[in-house]
Amino acid sequence: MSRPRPQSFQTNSARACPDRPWQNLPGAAILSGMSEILTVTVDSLAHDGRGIARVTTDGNDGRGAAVFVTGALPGQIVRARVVRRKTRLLEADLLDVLRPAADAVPPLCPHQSVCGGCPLQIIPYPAQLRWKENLALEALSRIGRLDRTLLNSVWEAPRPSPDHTAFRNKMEFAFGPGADGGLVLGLRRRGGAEVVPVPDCVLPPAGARDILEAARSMAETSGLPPYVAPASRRNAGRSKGIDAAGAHGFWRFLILRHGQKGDDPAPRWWVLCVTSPGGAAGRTAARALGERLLQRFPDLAAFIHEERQSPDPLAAGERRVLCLNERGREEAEAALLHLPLGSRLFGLDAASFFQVNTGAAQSLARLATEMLNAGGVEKGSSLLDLYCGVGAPGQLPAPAFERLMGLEYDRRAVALARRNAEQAGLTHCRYEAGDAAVLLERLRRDRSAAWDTVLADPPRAGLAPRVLDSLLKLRPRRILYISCNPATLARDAQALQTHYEPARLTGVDLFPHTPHLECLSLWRLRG
Ligand SMILES: C[S@@+](CC[C@H](N)C(=O)[O-])C[C@H]1O[C@@H](n2cnc3c(N)ncnc32)[C@H](O)[C@@H]1O
Repeated sequence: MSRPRPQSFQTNSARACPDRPWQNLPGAAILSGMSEILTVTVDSLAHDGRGIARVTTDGNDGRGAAVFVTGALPGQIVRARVVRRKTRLLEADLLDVLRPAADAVPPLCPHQSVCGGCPLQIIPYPAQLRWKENLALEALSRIGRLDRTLLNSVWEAPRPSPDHTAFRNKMEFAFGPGADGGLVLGLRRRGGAEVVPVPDCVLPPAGARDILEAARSMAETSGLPPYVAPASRRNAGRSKGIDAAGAHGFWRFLILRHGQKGDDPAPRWWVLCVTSPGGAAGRTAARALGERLLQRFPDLAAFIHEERQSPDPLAAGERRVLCLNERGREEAEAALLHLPLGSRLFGLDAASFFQVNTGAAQSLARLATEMLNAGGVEKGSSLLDLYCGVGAPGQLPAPAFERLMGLEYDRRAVALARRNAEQAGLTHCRYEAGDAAVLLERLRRDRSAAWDTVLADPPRAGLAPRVLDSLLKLRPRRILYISCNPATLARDAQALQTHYEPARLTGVDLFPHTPHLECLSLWRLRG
């Protein structure tokens, strides 16, 4: 028989702080209905960065319910409006902070209260890291069903990010409609889809601000509208160029990458502009933007224009239409930048994946190499690098292996992985372009080559079910699974445990001020 749904809730502020004045604020006691205002003490953090508070029911249930409050953080007492009610769970938006957390620190960024980019910024950095560690451990034990004692015996404290500001070599800014009918270029508002300007964002290196402001005002003079996603179109009525039928709009993203041109150590910028397909007028406007930016900023190495038809909010083009070099001439090769990893420089395309935190990526690469090379690699060993990108970090431990095969979807990245291997003299590394599931299944059926070690570094969604299935059939002796999402790592860990046991587990903080933690897990075949 299903339990009766709790009809009303009592906030925990009344229980936790009996001598505090805020317990008497309206909404602090008995609550019901959808537009409730709660006063709650936030006591933990959700994997998506929301604060979690507990409220007790005043009915028979007595076990209480969790309230997920967007914009709130552990240790705060907040007023929040309930926006969604689910079974034993409420979702709420922060209205105001009545009492800050005792250990709160001033934000590094002036946009912290509005921008969705860095929700943890007012938590001291060591405490941020502890929260993230807890979230990863909880996912591995709850979703991954890893025994707590075993988990504690293999878990190592996460490595901190060496830098807390100006650490990102890539920023994805979105265009949106401004209140005055113009263009905004910035990041998404906390808990919403609206784009807010963030000129003093502390994540990119110095110089981003000027490029952003120039790009915004130059794009605005085109008269073309910003792209507005279907769900938020009804809120964009005031923006010029968005017609009643909900035309998609043109300007979508401006992606800044910061790296080196070849081995010249002077840092340069690459601008990748993603728009909707806009016909001849759109292409002319995007080219004009590129030419003007390149004239204005001598440290800009290239401007790339790509078009995206799909309404998915992914900051990536589907079709490249233009690549201008620093002199404003068309040159496809100008999209190539270099970033350091280990003692190497890796070449990548302005649109290719590469770890965004340059300093912390070094810790990640060092750990991955150490885990793969631990105890000496047996002669004749082979390394399968799944989701290999441009060959990083797989090429760093590669010299210890007799063969390496990298599989990657992005054809441009595969061409660059080959080139990176060639430039490092790694003649035993091969790369194939395509879906990892299809290519891995083919490799598994090919009995002429055995693979004893696998490095898997999938996107946030984790290993595709077919990849996991093939891996379990392939049965390599060791699997190093690198993951940017502890929840999907935990899901896959549960399946891996049928044949593997964890040997080492840890994290590297690639994303300070966010709840995300990059995890490394080394698995050994049982028996
Ligand atoms: C987290 S990144 C890791 C890349 C690389 N190992 C690195 O650290 O730079 C995941 C990579 O998987 C690739 N990818 C995504 N889906 C894929 C698929 N179905 N098959 C093969 N590669 C895929 C992406 O293009 C991306 O390069």
